[in-house]
Amino acid sequence: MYSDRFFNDSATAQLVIDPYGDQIVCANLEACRLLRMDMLEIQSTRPSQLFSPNLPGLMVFTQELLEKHRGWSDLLLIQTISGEARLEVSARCSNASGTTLLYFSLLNSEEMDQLRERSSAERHYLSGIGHWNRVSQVFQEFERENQLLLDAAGDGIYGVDAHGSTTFVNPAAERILGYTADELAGRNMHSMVHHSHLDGSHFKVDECPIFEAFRDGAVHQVENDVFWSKSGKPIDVEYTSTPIQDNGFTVGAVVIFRDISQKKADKKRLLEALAEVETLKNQLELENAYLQEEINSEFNHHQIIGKSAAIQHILQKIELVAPTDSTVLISGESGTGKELIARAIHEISQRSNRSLIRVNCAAIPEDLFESEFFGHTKGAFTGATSDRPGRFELANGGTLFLDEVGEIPLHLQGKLLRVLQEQQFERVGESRTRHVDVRIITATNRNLKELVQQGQFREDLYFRLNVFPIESVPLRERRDDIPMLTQHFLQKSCTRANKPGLKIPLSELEKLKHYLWPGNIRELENVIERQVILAQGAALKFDGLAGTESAHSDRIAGTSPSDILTHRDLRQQDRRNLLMALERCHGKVSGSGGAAELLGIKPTTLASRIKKYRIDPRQFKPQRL
Ligand SMILES: Nc1ncnc2c1ncn2[C@@H]1O[C@H](COP(=O)(O)OP(=O)(O)OP(=O)(O)O)[C@@H](O)[C@H]1O
Repeated sequence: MYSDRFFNDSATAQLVIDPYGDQIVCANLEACRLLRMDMLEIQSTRPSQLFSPNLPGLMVFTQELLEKHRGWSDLLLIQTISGEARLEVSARCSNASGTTLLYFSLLNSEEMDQLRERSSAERHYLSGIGHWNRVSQVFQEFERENQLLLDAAGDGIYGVDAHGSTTFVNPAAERILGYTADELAGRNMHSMVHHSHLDGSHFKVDECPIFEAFRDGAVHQVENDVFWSKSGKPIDVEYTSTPIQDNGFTVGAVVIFRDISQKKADKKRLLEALAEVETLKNQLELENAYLQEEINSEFNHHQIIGKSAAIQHILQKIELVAPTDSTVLISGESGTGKELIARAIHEISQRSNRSLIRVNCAAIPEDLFESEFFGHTKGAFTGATSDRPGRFELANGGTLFLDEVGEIPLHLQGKLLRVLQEQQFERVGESRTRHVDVRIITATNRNLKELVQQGQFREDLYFRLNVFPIESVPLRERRDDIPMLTQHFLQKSCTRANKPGLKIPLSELEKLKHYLWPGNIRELENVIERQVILAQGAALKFDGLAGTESAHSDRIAGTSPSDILTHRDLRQQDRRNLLMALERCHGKVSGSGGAAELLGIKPTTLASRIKKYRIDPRQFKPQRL
């Protein structure tokens, strides 16, 4: 009885099937509900009919039951009035008293799926309640354990739960935001302090990095954002949002933020200052480039420094004559830059890719002139141990610069004239005529015209050389150039002596401007170089120079630096100066402690001037007793 009731009232649909008779022997009430048939209908339906949508499945399953006595399938389908339904069937096979019966327990798969889903939702719901309890515990513990730390922290700190509701706020956060902890507790922090961007546009919560931490479980750091204070003022902040995990769940986040208004203002000021520095730097660079260009273009033609009218005139002449192949005669006192002019002409001429060969005619012993100019063959004279080309050959295709051309011995001047006219010559000791293509530039500090008159220089050669004359002006006649030249030589000497930053005060520059500079630019260069070497402090002094000037003034009656001197005066002054120098150096002309060094001129130049003024240096040598 009890078992009948149990069968009938069972919560699972039950069918008893005779597989061989293809009959449903009996069914319980739940089976009627499931199959939507009454008992009679069920019993009058054959199993093969009932499970007809998947008859092969029924046959396989039956076979399995007959063999293994137990089985489970979720493949069987039944035909109900509302259509097909899939079943989960667990079944047993019984062979009692020679009768084989199959006991089917049926579950509707669709219903089962729904039940499982509901159960999972309930489980989730239950676990959610447990979870929430744990969340509040975490925050309570956090708050308890870290209360001291939070109170002491200078940075604002607040906690939010997974819904964004504030769980705690430290005093610094209260101070920065202007809200009390009570005003914020339980309120949605985003809508309280993070609702808008700086431009006032709405800050969507799902774009908020603090809430992003809930989604990806990662720490989010934001360096430039705004929170809104209670008074409605935006506060520049940087913050870190750190998710809080509990048993693998993100239960909220802790946000540590800092008011960076001051920092931002400082940064802004710094950037403005940097921008100003950048502007000034660019401006300086431009100015520098401009000045550099100026120096290069206007005052530094081929290293010729100066802006005086005299120099400009010389530069014009250089530009004019350089592209031609004309012979140039540069005249002027020693140290005025004659060689520099010659080099400039060569450099801008079409011959600049070939050499400029310089010959100092004052330095060649008389008997070697011919060989120096034209070369010699081996054995041509004593000491000619090998064939040697002369300067004309070396300069072939380029420029030959004959410095101190007035010193060429008279008997050689004819040979020189021939080369200039015919561009051909013979080496000493050789009859073969050689052809050359040489441009001639000559320089002299002597008055060639006078030499011609005195019969010391061939007139025809003079005319040949003087095709294009350039006068190199003494420094005292272009004092405007002194500051620029001084600056140029100061820089050069400072670099060479490795003494950067030396200066020449204006008062000292005045001394330089008023000195007569008998040694011209070379003397200026030497004087500056000497003072740079001797300098103790940062400022250069030229007291010795002033002494020299007064020494001149004492000896030349009635002159002062601004007075105009005649050529004769100057020659006299130059001669006296030479005498004084030779006296001071006890007649020593060259080398260390010699008069050439003292005067800042080349020993060869001094030698030629001594010759010119007919001075005998030996008279200054100490007398031996
Ligand atoms: N205008 C100038 N700008 C810069 N440096 C110059 C200028 N003129 C001359 N100098 C320098 O002065 C020194 C003497 O110049 P340079 O040798 O050309 O003179 P010079 O007239 O040929 O002398 P010398 O007749 O004694 O041979 C050199 O170091 C040269 O670079």
